Amino acid sequence: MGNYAKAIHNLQKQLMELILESLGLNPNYLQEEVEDGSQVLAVNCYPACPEPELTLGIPPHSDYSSITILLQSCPGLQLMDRDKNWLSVPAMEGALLVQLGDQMEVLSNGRYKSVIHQATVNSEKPRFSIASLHSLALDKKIGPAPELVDEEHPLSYKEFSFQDFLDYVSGNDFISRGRFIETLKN
Ligand SMILES: O=C(O)CCC(=O)C(=O)O
Ligand SMILES: [Fe+2]
Repeated sequence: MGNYAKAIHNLQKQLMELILESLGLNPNYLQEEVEDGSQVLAVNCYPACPEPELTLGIPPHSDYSSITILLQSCPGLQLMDRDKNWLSVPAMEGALLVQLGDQMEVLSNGRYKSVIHQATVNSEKPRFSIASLHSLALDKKIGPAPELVDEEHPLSYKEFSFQDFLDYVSGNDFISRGRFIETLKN
């Protein structure tokens, strides 16, 4: 698992450079913060369920991360499209899925959206997934890149840190309060 975490960390550095470049930013934007940022590896196990249509493995959410790199053992991950339909992501052996999270939506001033996703369960076999969530350091605040704010694209989000997100979800009623990113919109 240690080698996997390291390899994925290197991959996320390269992906972040490409994503930043695609936004017209310097690929080295926030380089140190990306290199020394936080990596949370979530290993999810969803037991087989006799009545899978009655439940979900993980309810709909978006990740707080900049990017999440995910490996799934069998189908189950679903993404919400613009029309709010759920799309199932096929499982391909060894394939890594890259999802953008809340930090990227904020950094890009809304050019890129944090993907809403959920995990279903099935009646045949347990499902495993490994989600590697990459974000800046715990206390590092991130706001829209100044280069991406202009008259046509006004500042659309308040800055936040990973710690701010943790404070938000530590309340018991956070599910009823909705997605954290909604609280950041101007
Ligand atoms: O199991 C999955 O496919 C999704 C896991 C997930 O969304 C998460 O750990 O944040
Ligand atoms: Fe997730």
